[in-house]
Amino acid sequence: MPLLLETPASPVTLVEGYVPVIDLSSARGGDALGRRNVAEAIGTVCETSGFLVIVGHGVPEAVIAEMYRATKEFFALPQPEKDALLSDPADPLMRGFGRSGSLAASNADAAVEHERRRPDLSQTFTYNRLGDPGAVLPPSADERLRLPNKWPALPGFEEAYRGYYAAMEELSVDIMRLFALALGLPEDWFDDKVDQHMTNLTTNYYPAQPEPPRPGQLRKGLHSDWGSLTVLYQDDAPGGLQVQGADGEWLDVPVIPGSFVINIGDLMAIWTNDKWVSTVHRVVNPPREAAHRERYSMPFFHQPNFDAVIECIPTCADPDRPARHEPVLSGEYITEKFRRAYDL
Ligand SMILES: O=C(O)CCC(=O)C(=O)O
Ligand SMILES: [Fe+2]
Repeated sequence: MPLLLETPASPVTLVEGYVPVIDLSSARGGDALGRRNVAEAIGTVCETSGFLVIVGHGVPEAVIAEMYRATKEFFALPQPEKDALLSDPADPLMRGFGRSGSLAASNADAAVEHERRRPDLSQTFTYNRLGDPGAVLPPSADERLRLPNKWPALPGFEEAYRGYYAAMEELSVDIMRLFALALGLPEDWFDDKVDQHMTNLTTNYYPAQPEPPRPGQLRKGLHSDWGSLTVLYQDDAPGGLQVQGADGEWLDVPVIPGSFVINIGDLMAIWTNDKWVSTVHRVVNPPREAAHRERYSMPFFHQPNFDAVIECIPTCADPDRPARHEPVLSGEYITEKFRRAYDL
């Protein structure tokens, strides 16, 4: 665990590093100078690792604790009860109890069949607001995006997920506003591109590993995330999240009580013309002496509106750095990634 700096370089950066710890409280308070300072610190990180840990985020501890409790209770159900909520194979967003798959198969350069033969050693549960009545989608969108969510009959479960989702929505919109400031854009630049967002809240359960995994098989294989940003709550069990460093080495992402890990996804890299990086990460297996330990994590995969056109932001191109990517539609990008990862 890195030491807190006595004289931090920036008052908002509490711990320096490839994955620094940044205090959002001065930005969440709304003061313009505070917001600029935090935005600047975040912008610098997004140019190097694209991964940071945030504290002072304002999400009540009780909301997180209740979500974590509900998640543990769900994954502890007997397998047939989880299987009864198995995601519809026609669901492009895999709501409910997830199908087995491989995040590594989603990478652009993946050997897809090879990766699928060594699926991730994890179970998932997913909720997406598009399954709720009244969600707005353009007429061109696949109707199956509206498939209803599946809920276990556990007291408080749906309420916990909805409460946590609402808190994550609010936090993500604010982080997108800080991103806009960091990119020299009007603060509300992203607002109308995420106001009908199609975010998956997916909880990950990593079971104990009584038998050693097969060679090359991980809790989650190496991958980048797909959307605009990920807000992740992780517990401190061994066999955790690692991010790839600038020289290809693997670095543990620090676990700090009450914090969230933020990382940007592929769409933000496309938006910023690769000025910001969607860094590869993975979840490793626990060492054999800790193989009995389970782990849980709760990522909120913030994903812009289905019809948001993701193309180079004007402030991110100049004659020496013309646009590097073809424009993509947010909704098409994520459904293609799901198809690859989960063979949907
Ligand atoms: O479990 C974690 O810490 C991260 C999981 C992850 O990277 C993902 O689900 O995309
Ligand atoms: Fe990820």
